[in-house]
Amino acid sequence: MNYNAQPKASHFINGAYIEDTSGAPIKVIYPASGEVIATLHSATPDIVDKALAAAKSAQGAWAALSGTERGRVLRRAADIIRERNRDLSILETLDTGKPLQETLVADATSGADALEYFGGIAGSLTGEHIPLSGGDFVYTVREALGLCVGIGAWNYPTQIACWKAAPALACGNTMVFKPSETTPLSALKVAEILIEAGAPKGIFNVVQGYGDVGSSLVTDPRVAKVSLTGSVPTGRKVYAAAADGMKHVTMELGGKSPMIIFDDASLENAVSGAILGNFYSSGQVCSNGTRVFVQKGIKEAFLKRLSERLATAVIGDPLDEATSFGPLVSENQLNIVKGYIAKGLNEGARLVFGGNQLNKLGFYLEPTVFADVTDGMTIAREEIFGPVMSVLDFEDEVEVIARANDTEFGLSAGVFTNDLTRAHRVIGKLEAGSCFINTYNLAPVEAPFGGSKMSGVGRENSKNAVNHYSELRSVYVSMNDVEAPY
Ligand SMILES: NC(=O)c1ccc[n+]([C@@H]2O[C@H](COP(=O)([O-])OP(=O)(O)OC[C@H]3O[C@@H](n4cnc5c(N)ncnc54)[C@H](O)[C@@H]3O)[C@@H](O)[C@H]2O)c1
Ligand SMILES: C[N+](C)(C)CCCC=O
Repeated sequence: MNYNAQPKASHFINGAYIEDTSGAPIKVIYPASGEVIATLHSATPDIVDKALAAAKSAQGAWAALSGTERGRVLRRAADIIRERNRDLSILETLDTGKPLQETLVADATSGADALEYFGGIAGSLTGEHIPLSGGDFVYTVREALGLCVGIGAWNYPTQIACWKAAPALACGNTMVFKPSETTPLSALKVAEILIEAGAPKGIFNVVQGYGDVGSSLVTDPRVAKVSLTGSVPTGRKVYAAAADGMKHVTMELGGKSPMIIFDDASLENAVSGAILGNFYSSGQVCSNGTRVFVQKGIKEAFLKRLSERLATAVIGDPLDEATSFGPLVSENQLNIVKGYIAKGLNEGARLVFGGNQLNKLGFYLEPTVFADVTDGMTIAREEIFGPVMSVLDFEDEVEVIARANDTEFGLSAGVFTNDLTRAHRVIGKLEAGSCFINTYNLAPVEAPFGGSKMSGVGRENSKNAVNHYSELRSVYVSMNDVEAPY
């Protein structure tokens, strides 16, 4: 097939596409075939400056609108995204390789949810009145931070752009967004749609580029806040650079999350949760529960049923809606994941399912399950970011909580049990920001999403995100004479 996903130009600044072919080329490769479907260019310093200048100059007027007026633009953009969901989903599939079956329900629609939610609350983002003795009072004003930078990973390009843009814009900020160089296409569509929805020019700008472009955005003195979705090593660098300029940050980073399945759990639900938490998006999900602790009593039944269900996965053309499991995003990611599978075998884990690259064009790898994994094995300690599940045995609750927490990461955690008091007791002791009981990986916009420990700082989505894109000014008002000591 010859797919052409070439956008009008690489960047979107001040309400229009703009190109500068002197920037390094960025080739967009369709993961299901390996063919180049578009060529873009990394932003030059001049392009970066244009984007930052546009966002800086648009911010005052955008913040001066009422929240209701800003919210109206976001909600219109959400409506347009929903109307064009199929086209946007096809583009997301071409960019990422994720099956259309998934992108139709989890990408543009999730972006629309964020724009609708934050558009809906924009008019109610207010301060408060704090009465004091003698009639004095303090009032607080919720104010935008200013110019925000968003930097994205490649697994959820549309969702990440919208999860950052929606709260930022609702609070009166403007944004320069840099997508991942691996998946640069769909953020441009979000920028286009915002303009169509009536957004003033310059409030949401997209520049393409590699890490050096991200770094130049983070260190620019005009920038007040940086929100990164990416790996822990990148997060460390970006957080440190932002700290130098005392900038606000949100860090949505990696994970190695535990999923604990007690032997009284519904086997079918636990298997479904393990599938959702390991193989959706071919395992390229930050919050995946890749350390699956299964209580010894149900271990073999769990592995048997899991293998039966995995055998029914439809692996193939991601644009065919019957396909439920697509390729990995890139050859590089395929090789990284194959390297981890080799390590699992070398370190003595038992391969229960999959493990092989498919003998076809594209970056396809079978869903892979290792059993008898022990805590010290590399596949149990490092984020793989691919379709590799590690099943670990456990005997009792105290033991499994300690082992689940024995990681530098703290993004997510899940518990499957029919004992509700145990479910709440255990989940309360797991060191993670986004937790699940008897399900896994659901992330509605109404709920905060984000990690603890090395998995990040701050939360996306929910009312809480407003705190990360605004700050409070407090004004003390005296109703009395001023007393001074001399
Ligand atoms: N917690 C979450 O919400 C979440 C969601 C998706 C992905 N992730 C994580 O992202 C990782 C996979 O994505 P990835 O491979 O694109 O991550 P990555 O860290 O390699 O890159 C993320 C982004 O940072 C940019 N970047 C790289 N170096 C930079 C620098 N020095 N300064 C500024 N920007 C820089 C990249 O160009 C890219 O846009 C995984 O670890 C995954 O867990 C986390
Ligand atoms: C919505 N999910 C599936 C939990 C993905 C969140 C972003 C992490 O990769």
